[in-house]
Amino acid sequence: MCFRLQDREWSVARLDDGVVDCSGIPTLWEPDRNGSGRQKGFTAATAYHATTMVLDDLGSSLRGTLDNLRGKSRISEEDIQDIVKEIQRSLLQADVDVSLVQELSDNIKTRALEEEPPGGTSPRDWVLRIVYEELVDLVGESTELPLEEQTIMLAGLQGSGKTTTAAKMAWWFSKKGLRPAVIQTDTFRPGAYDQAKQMAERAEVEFYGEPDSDDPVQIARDGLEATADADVQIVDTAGRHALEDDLIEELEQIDRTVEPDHSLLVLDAAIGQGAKDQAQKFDEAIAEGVDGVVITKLDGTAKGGGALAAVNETDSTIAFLGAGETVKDIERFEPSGFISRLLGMGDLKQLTERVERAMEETGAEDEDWDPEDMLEGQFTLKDMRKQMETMNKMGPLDQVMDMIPGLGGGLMDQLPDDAMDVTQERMRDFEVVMDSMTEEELENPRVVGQSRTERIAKGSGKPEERIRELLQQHKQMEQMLKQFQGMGDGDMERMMQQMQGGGGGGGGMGGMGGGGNPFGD
Ligand SMILES: Nc1nc2c(ncn2[C@@H]2O[C@H](COP(=O)(O)OP(=O)(O)OP(=O)(O)O)[C@@H](O)[C@H]2O)c(=O)[nH]1
Repeated sequence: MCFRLQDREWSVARLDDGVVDCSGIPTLWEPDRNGSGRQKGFTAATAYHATTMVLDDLGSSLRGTLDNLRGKSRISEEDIQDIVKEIQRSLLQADVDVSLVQELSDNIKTRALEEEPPGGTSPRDWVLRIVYEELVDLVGESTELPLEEQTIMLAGLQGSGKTTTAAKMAWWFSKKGLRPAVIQTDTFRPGAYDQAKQMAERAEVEFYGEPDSDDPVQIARDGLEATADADVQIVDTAGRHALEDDLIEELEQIDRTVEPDHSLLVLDAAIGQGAKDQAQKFDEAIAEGVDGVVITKLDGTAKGGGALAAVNETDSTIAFLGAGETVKDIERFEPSGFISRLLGMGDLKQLTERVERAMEETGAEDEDWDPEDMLEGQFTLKDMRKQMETMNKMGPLDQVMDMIPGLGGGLMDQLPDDAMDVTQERMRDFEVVMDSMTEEELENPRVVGQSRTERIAKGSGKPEERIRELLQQHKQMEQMLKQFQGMGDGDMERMMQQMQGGGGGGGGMGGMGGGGNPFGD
């Protein structure tokens, strides 16, 4: 695939060995390691620019509408209407119940128009904050599950993932240092016993079941006794439809026998409008009511928005998310990540916080250093160092790239395994080299000739080769910034779209982008 930018053609292709060949794209930290004249690997500079672009916006669907707020001193009803419409579209696509979407929209509108932004906050930032807060309110906080002795009962429709979740949760608790046990009471589905036993073995946790019994209430009673030493007793029940009265009655009996501290409703992420009614029936059958929801199969295409109706109906919260068939494919619910998933974006909150923190720590918010200046004025080694420090503080590059919507997963798979290590090692070397340079050299690296190179090499304890690499990288970076100068957001967006869209010769980079692409749509 090729793309053209300011009279210069760059190409990106996937090589036979699975590595991305970014021929001609100036790389910031990684010079050609093969001596083949090709630059390998995606560039840190590109990640940096993608980061700032993402931070600058919430996602492609909201981009245009939010841009309308730039420079405005007041927000009009029309502005809010446009933003709300975009959010509605994403949430409805993610199966969120219409009435919940409506309620969220009303809240955003009312707050954005009636509440006064705190002094110094731009209308655009204020609206973003309201949108985020209301989304957090919609999905709720995570169900409280203190790490202490407790009994948990799982209920839900057939095939929703209860047995799998029981083993996953047991694994999760065991990793937190507790001793869990799984009690299988499903006498309804042939094979449920074997499946539960196998999964418990995989999770390396205690298991109780009675393969020949047809009395789930008795199994529950026996199981609680047999696993009394366990800290967390997880009782799996048979799947049932809310309209099957006899099965609902059976659940009531198990519930009265177990008297669980927590009853969790397990829901398939693909559940749609039926979630509300089902949740209501389960809530009624359980004495203390449903107090948490587990959403499973989030590794599929469904985003799990339908489950929010169940959460709302039972006045509960989300406890866990399941995203895969193995016992380790479980995570505690966390609002910001789930919101990003619903809206089809990367984890923007985490990314935003990381970048803000990094900026603060490196003084990037100081008046005398603004990353934007790099795009306009002269680019010195000091600028390069600031950028390196910022990137370092954001955490490992691969994690940062994973958080950037559209740049995660697929891209990382295509990089050589050690690409990021090499990059970070080199960044550390560069920092040491820069410590041995004078102010004059940092401000104007062109003055560094052979004799200065020898001096810096001695002072830093690094080979002369490393100093030349640093100067070379600086030069390439400077050239690239010149390319970016005068380039509007639209050009940048088009470039990213092309890179993510794949196609064209050489196999493209089809693994990138996907659902989380904020530049496409
Ligand atoms: N991809 C994926 N599959 C899952 C997940 N959770 C469960 N499954 C699969 O979904 C199917 C049903 O899961 P079970 O755990 O047997 O569901 P259940 O609710 O216990 O089923 P019943 O006992 O019949 O009610 C199995 O094939 C699981 O492997 C998940 O998070 N992701």
